[in-house]
Amino acid sequence: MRSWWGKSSSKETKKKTGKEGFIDTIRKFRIPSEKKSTNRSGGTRRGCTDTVSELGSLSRVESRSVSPSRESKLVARCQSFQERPQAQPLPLPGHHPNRVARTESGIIASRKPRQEKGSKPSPFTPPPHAAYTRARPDAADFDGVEFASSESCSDSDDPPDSSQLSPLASDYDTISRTTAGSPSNMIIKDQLPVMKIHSRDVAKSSDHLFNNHTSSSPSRRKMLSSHVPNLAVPYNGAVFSAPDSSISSPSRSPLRAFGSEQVINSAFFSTRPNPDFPFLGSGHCSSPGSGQNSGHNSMGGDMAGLFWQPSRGSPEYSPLPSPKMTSPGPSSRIHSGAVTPLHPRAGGATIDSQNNRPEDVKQKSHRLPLPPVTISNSLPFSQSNSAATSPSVPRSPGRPDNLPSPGSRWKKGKLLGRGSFGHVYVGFNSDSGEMCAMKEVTLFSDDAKSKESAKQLGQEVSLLSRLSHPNIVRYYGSEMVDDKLYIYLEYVSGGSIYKLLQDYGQFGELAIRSYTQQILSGLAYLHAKNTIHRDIKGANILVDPNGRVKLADFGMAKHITGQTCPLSFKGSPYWMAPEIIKNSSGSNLAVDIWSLGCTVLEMATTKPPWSQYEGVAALFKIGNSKELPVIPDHLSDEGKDFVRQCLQRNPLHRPTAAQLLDHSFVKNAAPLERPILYSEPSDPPTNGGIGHPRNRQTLDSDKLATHSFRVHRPAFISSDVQIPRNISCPVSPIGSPLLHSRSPQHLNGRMSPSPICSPRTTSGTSTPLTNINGSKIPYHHHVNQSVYLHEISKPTNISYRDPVPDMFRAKQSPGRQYGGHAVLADSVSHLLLRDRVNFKPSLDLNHQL
Ligand SMILES: Nc1ncnc2c1ncn2[C@@H]1O[C@H](COP(=O)(O)OP(=O)(O)OP(=O)(O)O)[C@@H](O)[C@H]1O
Repeated sequence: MRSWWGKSSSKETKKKTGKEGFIDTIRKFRIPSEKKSTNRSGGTRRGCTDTVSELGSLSRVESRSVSPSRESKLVARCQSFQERPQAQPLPLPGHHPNRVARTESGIIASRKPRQEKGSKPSPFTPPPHAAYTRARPDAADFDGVEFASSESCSDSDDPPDSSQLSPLASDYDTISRTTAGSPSNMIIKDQLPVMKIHSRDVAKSSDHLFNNHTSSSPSRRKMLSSHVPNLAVPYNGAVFSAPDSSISSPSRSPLRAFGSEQVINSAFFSTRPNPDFPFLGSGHCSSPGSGQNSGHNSMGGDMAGLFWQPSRGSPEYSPLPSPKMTSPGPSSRIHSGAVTPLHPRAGGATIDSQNNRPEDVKQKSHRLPLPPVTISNSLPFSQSNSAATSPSVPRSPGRPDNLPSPGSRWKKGKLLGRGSFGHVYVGFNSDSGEMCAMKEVTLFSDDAKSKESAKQLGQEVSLLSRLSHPNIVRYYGSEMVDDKLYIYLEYVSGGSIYKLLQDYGQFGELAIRSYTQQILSGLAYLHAKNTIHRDIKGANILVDPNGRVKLADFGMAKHITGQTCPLSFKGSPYWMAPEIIKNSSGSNLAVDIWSLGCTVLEMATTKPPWSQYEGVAALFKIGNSKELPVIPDHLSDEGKDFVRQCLQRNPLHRPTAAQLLDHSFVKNAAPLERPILYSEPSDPPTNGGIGHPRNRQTLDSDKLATHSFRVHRPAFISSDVQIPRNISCPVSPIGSPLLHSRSPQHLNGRMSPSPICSPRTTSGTSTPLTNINGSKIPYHHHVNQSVYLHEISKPTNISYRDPVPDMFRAKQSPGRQYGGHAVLADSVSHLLLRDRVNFKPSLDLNHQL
């Protein structure tokens, strides 16, 4: 490891620039004059009672100083977890791996390679190799690959297509700059990986991230700057981290180390690398991704994520450490910015360090664009501010003492998950009673990964702060406290789609339709802003208890100014578009559409396509073969067609997100939200329930979000039902008691008690929708409100406003937004009247049937 690690010396100039840049960044942090708490020094670790921490620590400890042979053993051991029954705490019902969609078009042929029209036959055939047949692939393990090639579309010579550009593009100039030249950009071409490091961009990004910092403590600055960043410059496609270095990330799991050397050398490059298959470097996954509820398939190994883990139980449900948790999680998105929350100096004491923080340590908030929260800059950290003293903050047995986000009113609650960058906790404000999700990232000046993470987080924050859409997780604000960055996000309590799939199995088609429609809405909005998400997959899509879907994890997102610039090798392999793997240019936005198609299959089967292959083999399949993945039979024809549309190998043939919103698969999607307004079925609210306190509360909480949910609701096929939008129901894809009680069809006895069951569900537990005569209601007979839906699904024409916690809102624009029930009622009335008008024609379904 020293070989590539030491090569950084040849890039002294850049390194220096990077160091200075990063130090500049750190200078902008508000840094206490006191020395850092000593308990952040190496060796300190969380208590072993913290299940998640312990699990993470196990992984980290093992990964810290492993020799290549050791790595191999560790890898093998980790892989074996997949085969251990206890590693799969939850069943995965209804998977049909062998089901093949056989359609008239013949587009999908089970396991039968199909050559795409006009495409050249692939010269590459994945060679037989032990790596291909050894273990079951875990998609997540190589999820999140970021094998960056030439990065910035902004720098592309390709002239931007003005027709595709958003007028908002200028808003993203900064973002473009910050994303230009990832420090971890690595290119492995022609078997000779080359890594490009643009250290200045780290500083630039960091500066951008914290460009509003006002002061810093000289003493702290000195302390931080005294640690010269030892810029790691992997040369041979090695993991962009220092496995054996003292500054290597302790959070790296064995598979991280396994990443480039084991996979690239033995599994990939030991075979004949196809020149047409420019396997671009190894990103690095820093996160073991084994965090609880990460469910995000993030794992920590560079190329470690080469194995699809069919079921990684949520640790939330398992207080006992699972052996699997010591292995890289399914998300090892190999990206450039993995940061470890557990620096060697921290020794995993990211929380401990806060315990002994001097009370007079001041925190500094770092105002970022559009932070809806004003974080106190003067509040010293004190025990009184600690969540440990607050009974309102839930404690979990496996969690160390609740600790607040110092300096803010948010108190750190339970661990939600762990990603590449750090940990995500529930944040609770005991004053307002509101919650958020706190992403806690530890940054160290002497850690190359910290620089990278600063860049990526800056990118994520920059992007998120400019986005406002009901299907995109909202950004509230951020602050830097000592070496910890806290990013406050909308709390989406339902977890990710990945987690739901792991916990409950495949979704019914109605849920898939609704989720897909919402994902598309978010994507259409994003793409209208010339922003690519680049990591669309179940693990990065959160679901709230009302069934509302939120795109999350914008660490890979990128604003582009051109349409056909070179594509970075970023993403999660199983969801990765072929043009990325083949390093061909294409319509950048179309990569998200491909990933969406994969996500639809993931929702339908619990696994992404090609998960039957090991990671590298899957990459070959995706990149070089002409095969399309198997589409399960139980998906409707509309669903199959939708997937085929998304998975067209030629990106130019893929419809845009906006176009796909008109696809019948989602156009008639049933919203999962259900009314909670009905107390009596015979007494439908004539005014949309405005006067009902509960209505007001519900609608207020939704902020009348002009969300893009399709209003088509097959469960509401009744002419006497007036149903406002934005009503909640449980997220369960299969009917729940709440749904039953809220379903007007159930109440009036006309419909199935399970309004969101899928007629095509394979579980056999759902009841097809029926009309009053008991006949099944076909999809195309469901309420069609396309006119209205068109109107509300145009993301660019709508000023989206998702709920923002009141405290944020009050700080942001007192008395303006959402002010007063009168305004609220007016808005609601308007919306509901409009709804009713638009509902009217389609509510006559009884006449149609
Ligand atoms: N806003 C949120 N609300 C609820 N849970 C969240 C939220 N954001 C993240 N989480 C949880 O935390 C986990 C890790 O978050 P996230 O994936 O954003 O971190 P990350 O460091 O960006 O990870 P990676 O980049 O490796 O995917 C998620 O899998 C999810 O379970």
